[in-house]
Amino acid sequence: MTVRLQGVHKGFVTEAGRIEALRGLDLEVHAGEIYGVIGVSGAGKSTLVRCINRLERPDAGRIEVDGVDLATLEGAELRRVRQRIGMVFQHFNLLRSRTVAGNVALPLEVTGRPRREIQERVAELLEWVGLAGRADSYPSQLSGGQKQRVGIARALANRPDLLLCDEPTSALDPETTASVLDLLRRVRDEMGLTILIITHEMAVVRAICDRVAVVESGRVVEEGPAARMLVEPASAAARRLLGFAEGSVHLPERPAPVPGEQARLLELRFVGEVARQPVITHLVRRFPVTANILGGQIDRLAGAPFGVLLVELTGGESELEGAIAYLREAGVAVGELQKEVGGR
Ligand SMILES: Nc1ncnc2c1ncn2[C@@H]1O[C@H](COP(=O)(O)OP(=O)(O)OP(=O)(O)O)[C@@H](O)[C@H]1O
Repeated sequence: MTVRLQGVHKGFVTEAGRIEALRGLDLEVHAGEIYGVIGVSGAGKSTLVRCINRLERPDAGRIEVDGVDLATLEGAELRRVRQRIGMVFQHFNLLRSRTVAGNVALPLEVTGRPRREIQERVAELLEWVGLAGRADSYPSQLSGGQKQRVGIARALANRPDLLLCDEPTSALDPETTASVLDLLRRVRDEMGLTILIITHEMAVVRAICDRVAVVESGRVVEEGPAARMLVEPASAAARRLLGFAEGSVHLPERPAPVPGEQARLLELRFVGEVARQPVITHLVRRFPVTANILGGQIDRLAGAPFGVLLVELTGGESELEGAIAYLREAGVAVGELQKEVGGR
């Protein structure tokens, strides 16, 4: 299912006055894609999701799913489209009085499926999310990760084409997050759903998103492939959200460079093949500079290695320029940071 938002506006009237939650938001999600929407609290992410499933009606703009403008639909037509959209919530939203099976059955009961069919579908879904043995448990007897698996099974019950996930792993620990993200990836790979996922976690973007939009004050301020965004975000909002060092970093006091030399503090980001290569080793062999690695991590991004290194390069000015140009040519994104020496 494709989703396309054009010029969407949504405001709310509050005691303190009118709040414009969405101010001309544009977005395009392709079929079969896992699309991340990131933004700080209050940016308008939840309102965006609520407009896509028409829990809210936008004040202006178009919201097209598979080319049909949702804003114009009413009654049975709107219900039909909404059935093709599943929702996964941060706090799972399970009914405490119902068993696991009862929770997954709920949307099937609402759409009036026959009892036999409901039983079969629920069993199939619980098997699929790895909870076949827990059908008769109650939500209070499950871990957070298990509750979210029930939430995902429930969202899939009516065989939707689109899954909207609002901070699906924010209430989970890192290990459980990874397994829930694996499950969402399987939902896309094996069932072919399109997934729109709201998150403020870089781990989510890194693990499963194909493309990402950064939302700020009700608008998309940057959009593009997750791999590019994680290496070279263009906007200040994306840099903040994706955990880039802010302008300057505190470092312990160290000897000053010798006269004629300078020290430059660099943040290096690399994705794919270049992350496997000993770029820094090559650099110090080729250029008369020293490299002091101050921190970093090598991770994986959608299966490819992804690294961030904080490095101090010391040497003569032109040698440093040459070394930085060499890094850029090798496919490394180079950001320069200011040093604040001494204690905080
Ligand atoms: N029903 C409502 N009534 C009044 N104001 C609202 C309503 N829903 C959202 N808002 C306001 O709209 C703005 C955007 O809210 P929204 O919940 O969409 O942001 P968000 O990015 O999802 O933030 P969070 O991550 O905190 O949920 C906020 O200023 C919020 O207070």
